[in-house]
Amino acid sequence: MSRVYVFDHPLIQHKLTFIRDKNTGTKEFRELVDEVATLMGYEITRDMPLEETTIETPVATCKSNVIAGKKVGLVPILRAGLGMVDGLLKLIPAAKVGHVGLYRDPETLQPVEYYVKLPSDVAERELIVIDPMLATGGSAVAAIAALKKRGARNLKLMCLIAAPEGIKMVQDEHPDVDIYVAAIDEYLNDHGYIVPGLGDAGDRLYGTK
Ligand SMILES: O=P(O)(O)OC[C@H]1O[C@H](OP(=O)(O)OP(=O)(O)O)[C@H](O)[C@@H]1O
Ligand SMILES: O=c1cc[nH]c(=O)[nH]1
Ligand SMILES: [Mg+2]
Repeated sequence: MSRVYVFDHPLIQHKLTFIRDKNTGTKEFRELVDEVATLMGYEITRDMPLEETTIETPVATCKSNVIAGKKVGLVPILRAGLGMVDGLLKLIPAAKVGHVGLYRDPETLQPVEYYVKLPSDVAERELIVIDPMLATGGSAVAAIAALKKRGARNLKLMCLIAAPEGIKMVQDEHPDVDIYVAAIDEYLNDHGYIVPGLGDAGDRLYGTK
């Protein structure tokens, strides 16, 4: 069974409140999602291994730590996942970025895949799959399956808001993938929207409603 981590840092929770607020406009929404992605990136990289190197300071020679050359890949689920990419790249600028294009059919709530483009060395990378919303879980499960089909073995899932239903589906289908979120909300409504949630993440990011 995979683990679920809720990032309860006060700055993340504060910004999430304004992301949820229906009176927050597109520009501010996009900026806040970007900022929260950076803050979540700080937390999700906590287990990155370090290795010792030797440097010269202006005063003396010393041993000091650097990130041990672990390769990271970011994989946003299009479209809404794109809103969290730059925030993570600020912390992990060398990460390669793959893309999985999926939309959720509004009638059936089933994910429809329309695009996959990944770094060629996907099997050697630790991949962070990114999507603001984990609702039924169908999109995340399909995206992770698409990555595993292409050789990915080491995956994490990072979302802003998850519904209990989505967490359960990911844990059932991909028990090897830990889940990192800023909040776990109450339930899904009849249209598959997270309650209270934030509405449609893609539409709020890109002003398409
Ligand atoms: O867990 P699920 O029930 O699958 O729902 C979550 C998915 O729905 C949203 O994408 P959407 O289909 O609206 O596409 P978009 O990002 O292009 O707006 C969201 O960004 C997730 O990808
Ligand atoms: O609440 C939800 C559910 C799916 N997709 C969204 O953007 N929001
Ligand atoms: Mg959408």
